[in-house]
Amino acid sequence: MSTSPNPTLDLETIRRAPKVLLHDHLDGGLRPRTVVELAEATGYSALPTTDVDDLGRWFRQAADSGSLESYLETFAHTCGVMQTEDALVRVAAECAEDLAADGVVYAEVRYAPELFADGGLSLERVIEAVQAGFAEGERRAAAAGTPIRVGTLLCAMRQHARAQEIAELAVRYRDGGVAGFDIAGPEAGYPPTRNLDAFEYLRTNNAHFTIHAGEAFGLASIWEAIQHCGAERLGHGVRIIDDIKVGADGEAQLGRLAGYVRDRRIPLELCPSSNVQTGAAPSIAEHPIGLLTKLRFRVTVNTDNRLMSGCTVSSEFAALTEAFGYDLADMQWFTINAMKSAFLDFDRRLDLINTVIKPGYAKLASEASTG
Ligand SMILES: O=c1[nH]cnc2c1ncn2[C@@H]1O[C@H](CO)[C@@H](O)[C@H]1O
Ligand SMILES: [Zn+2]
Repeated sequence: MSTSPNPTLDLETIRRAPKVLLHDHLDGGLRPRTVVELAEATGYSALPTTDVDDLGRWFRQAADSGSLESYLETFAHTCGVMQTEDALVRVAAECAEDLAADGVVYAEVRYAPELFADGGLSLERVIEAVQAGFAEGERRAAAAGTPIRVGTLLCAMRQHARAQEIAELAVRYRDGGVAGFDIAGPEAGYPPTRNLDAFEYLRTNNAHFTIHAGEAFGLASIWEAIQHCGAERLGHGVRIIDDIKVGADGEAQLGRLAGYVRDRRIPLELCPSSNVQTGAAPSIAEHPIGLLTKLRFRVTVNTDNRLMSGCTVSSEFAALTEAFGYDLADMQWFTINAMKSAFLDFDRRLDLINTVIKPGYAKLASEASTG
């Protein structure tokens, strides 16, 4: 890590820098205005308010709950307005547009198809509507001069028992834009090993998957996700910090699990603001990302839920820059970490690193040095 302060790393520079996003929930990233308009169009009457600004504030405050379970309650309203194909197309298209406008060049956006089937849509129609929306959003972003590529991850909800079915859909649609699989939802009481069959099915089919683990629950869930289930990446994984001891001399000692995660370069999909809201970290400045980055874990920076946290990828980087003094070189490191960890063909990952990410950072660095 470079230690020199970099006064040029303001929000605008961060926004222009190419970024890669691996952990972002489709139903956690709607524009507040879209929630209001879709509620009206679809007859959803349970919103806490229909004033756009108040609603944005409501989501952020309600998610500021200190517990994952209460944080997750806010999704009833976003899922409530996402029960028609038109709504899904619109939300996905706007998601791609918003990420592209924020400087994201590659994203994997996740959602649980089963949560959008309450209005009678089949899971297949849900998936096809979301893919159509992303294709439309990619077209609009390219036309606006901010090209982005978006893959999707299908989540199964831990508290439901549909993981096998969702895993089969992830494999079936893998040539149709679905990049992988995940399990989400409440962590305590729902260990990832409840879904061993689904993970075995995915591995047998050479399919990619990540698992939300080590967010609300500790090391045991990380260990199960990696060693029993075979997760390639960890959704959050922030509690790996519990297996690292820092001595009085400042020297860090890694336990066996932390050592394994670092040695095997298992990507951590860290989401700082979300962790502060659910109580998994006390503040951004005290977030384990500082130490994990110093120790060279495969750290990536993510939003989790842009609506509930009122954040963007750029604002997350700005907060980290302020807390830890990161500069452009550090941002490029996080971005290449994420690109290397994407569920995308190797040649495409390499191409984005060499033709988009590195030249993008080189341009910003040369602008900074020539003033
Ligand atoms: O940080 C998180 N941890 C666990 N589950 C989450 C998190 N954020 C969102 N979801 C859950 O994932 C579902 C599919 O997108 C969301 O509906 C929400 O219930
Ligand atoms: Zn998440």
